[in-house]
Amino acid sequence: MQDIQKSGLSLKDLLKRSSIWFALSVILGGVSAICIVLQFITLAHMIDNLIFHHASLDSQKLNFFLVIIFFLLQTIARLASDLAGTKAGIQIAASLRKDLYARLQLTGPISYKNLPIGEMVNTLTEGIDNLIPYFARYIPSAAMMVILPIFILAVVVGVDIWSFIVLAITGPLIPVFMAFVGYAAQVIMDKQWHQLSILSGSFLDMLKGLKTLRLFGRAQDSLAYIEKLSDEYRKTTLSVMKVAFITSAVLEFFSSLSIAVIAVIFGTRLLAGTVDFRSAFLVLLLAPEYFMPLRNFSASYHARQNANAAIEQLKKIYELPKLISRPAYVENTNLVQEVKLQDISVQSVEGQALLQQITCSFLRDQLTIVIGKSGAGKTTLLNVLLGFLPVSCGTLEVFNTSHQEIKPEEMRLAWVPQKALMVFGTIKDNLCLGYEQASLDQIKIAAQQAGILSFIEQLPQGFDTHVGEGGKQFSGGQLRRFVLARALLRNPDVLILDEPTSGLDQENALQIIETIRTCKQDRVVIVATHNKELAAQNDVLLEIDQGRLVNQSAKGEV
Ligand SMILES: Nc1ncnc2c1ncn2[C@@H]1O[C@H](COP(=O)(O)OP(=O)(O)OP(=O)(O)O)[C@@H](O)[C@H]1O
Repeated sequence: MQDIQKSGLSLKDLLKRSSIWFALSVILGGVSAICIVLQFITLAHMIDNLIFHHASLDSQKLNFFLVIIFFLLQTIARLASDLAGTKAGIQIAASLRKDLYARLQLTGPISYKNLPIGEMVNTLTEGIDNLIPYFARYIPSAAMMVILPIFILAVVVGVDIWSFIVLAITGPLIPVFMAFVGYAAQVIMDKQWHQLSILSGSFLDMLKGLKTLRLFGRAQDSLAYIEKLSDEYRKTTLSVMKVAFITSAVLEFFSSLSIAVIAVIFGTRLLAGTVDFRSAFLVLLLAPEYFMPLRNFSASYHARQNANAAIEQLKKIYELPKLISRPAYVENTNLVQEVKLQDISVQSVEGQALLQQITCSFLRDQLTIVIGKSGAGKTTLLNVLLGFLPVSCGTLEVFNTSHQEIKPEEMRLAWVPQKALMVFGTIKDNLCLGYEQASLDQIKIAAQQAGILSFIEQLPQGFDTHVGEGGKQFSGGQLRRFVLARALLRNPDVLILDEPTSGLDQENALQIIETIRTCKQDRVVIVATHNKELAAQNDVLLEIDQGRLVNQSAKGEV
């Protein structure tokens, strides 16, 4: 397991996101450490004066107040240190989450398709939450583990050399022991994380495929499988807890043993009269405090392991390739004259060739139709044009109407995908997704062109109808027309459509074909289709076979 410090998401970078709260947490921890030691020195002094030097209660008033003040100060400082640490942890987690969402957007829908969805959801939710205790508890307790024991040792060395030796020898045993236990625990925690990812992924798949499972009478089998996964996860969780219990028992044993050894040494020396009460009492008060940060550190050690497991998952998202980011609607775009692909090849993550040496041009005022058998590579080609897929070699060049080269992200693109995406909101919200400022008249024209206006107007709430989750209440054909209207409303320079007529009846398909034929004016229109009537409308016909461009013709015959 790679350490959190060595990963691309370095500890230093993450700490910087909340450096002020961190510094505050460590400083306040240090203040509380000083107050504890001062409190015990004053207490030992006061009790020794009262019992062994027969001092009056009145003469110890100042010491008494000091003890109370140091006690209050150390309690407040410790509380404030915890709060600052937690604040730092939460702040880092929030900024990391924001970063990861931005990263996923930059990556585009194709690259993260290869990451199991259950694992990704886990990473973005529990994975990031697992980092909070690491920053809130582990790091501050690691700092305290250095500050407080050294401070106590410095005080004890001036009081009693034997106690100093016992504390100096037994203290480091605890972190050394934890390192051994931690190594074994990390393996179990990685296993637990892996099982949780499989469990959530399988559960999600089962929910999505429930209709099919029920139809084939396999819902019960699927439930049994989920039950088996849950049971394995439960067992691993119990193992993790077992390790945690054993660890804390051994920790208690070590620290209690060390305190007992010191107590015995002082007891015998007190009886022999070779040590005074004040020193003995002070060392016995300080000994548990000496072990406390070591115990806290060791107890929060599992936070480090959880964080390590999470960071491995986070790295997978960070390592996804970055693609171009597009601006929202821009009023005055460079009008696109030509989109040119030169020797484009694309490989899958596994190294399989998806497209090979594609060279072609897509021109303004022309309808380019891409045909080919199912699985030939048509959608892959459209994904390259959309900037969703990184190319392994070749270039994508875009020229404006003044024949100057412009950046691909400067094209105003619109896309009608095979699977229509509807976002939570009204029909109007969905249509205006690519052009928020659209007027109702513009929306109606786009809906009319996409052949969906009369359907929308018949709905009781018209354009204000809520689409529900993923637009489930609409048919596949209706969704497709919503998405086409959305694309047309954006008034794109380049319009890309993937199977725009699939799922439509003959009448609607013909209307969409007519819309596509007429909307090519002043823009580049590219359509992948199996529909012969639509393909026959081509100005340029491209045929793809097994990832290669096998035929390219003007007004090609289908
Ligand atoms: N991201 C990816 N990783 C691995 N393989 C991929 C990826 N995208 C596409 N493929 C594979 O590339 C091939 C072409 O897929 P593509 O979706 O481009 O076909 P298509 O011509 O659009 O087919 P259809 O007409 O059925 O939609 C398929 O074998 C597909 O499994």
